[in-house]
Amino acid sequence: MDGLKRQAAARALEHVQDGMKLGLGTGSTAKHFVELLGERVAGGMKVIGVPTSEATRAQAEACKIPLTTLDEVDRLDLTVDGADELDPALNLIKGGGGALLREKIVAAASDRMIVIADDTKWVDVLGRFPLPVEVIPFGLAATQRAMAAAFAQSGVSGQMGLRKGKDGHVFVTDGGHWIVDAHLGRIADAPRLAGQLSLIPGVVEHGLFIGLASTAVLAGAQGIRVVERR
Ligand SMILES: O=C(CO)[C@H](O)[C@H](O)COP(=O)(O)O
Repeated sequence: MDGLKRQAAARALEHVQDGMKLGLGTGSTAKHFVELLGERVAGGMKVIGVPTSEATRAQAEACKIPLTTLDEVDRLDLTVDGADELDPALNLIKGGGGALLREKIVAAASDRMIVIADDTKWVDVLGRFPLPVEVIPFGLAATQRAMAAAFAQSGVSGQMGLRKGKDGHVFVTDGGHWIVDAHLGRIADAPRLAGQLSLIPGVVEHGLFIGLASTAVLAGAQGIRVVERR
């Protein structure tokens, strides 16, 4: 599986040109991309990156990729990031690695987003992967009740769980927030649910990326498949 992730990352690298401003994704697939990009930079390619997490920042710095922020640059040319699930409309579930807030800010500030993944992430309908929802710790129960109402209005239901880290403590995002993972099974109308969740005051951001990805690079046993958003 790691080999497939690397193949997808390598294919996405072909879209990177000298002088580009890049969003750098988070997760095990994006990690391959950052590593391969670092090799190009060492070879003389000039790019500048905005990392989507502290983990990616540390990796990019170690690879000597010049970094900037969205305060210093206006738009990015391209973001390359992984995903937990993607559907034929190239809507995504992201946030399995907990970086969904910065990932969405960076993707929204980019002219293009290429999603890189092994082909097990491709689904007909989103929702098998638990939907990460980043929340403010204050008023958690009220926020979860509002989320349950949003689920009902969007025709979905399921268990919610507060994400814990490997140490058993509540997982805290780079932004100091918590994550509720919602096990919904099948999200028939992801754009509708995305809109409903965005209305909840205690929800900082959710892991549904609607209309943000322009291209998917999927690596599988049969080779690489590139899907463009229609
Ligand atoms: O959204 C993400 C992190 O917040 C990741 O892109 C997503 O979890 C996929 O990770 P991986 O490439 O390790 O499977």
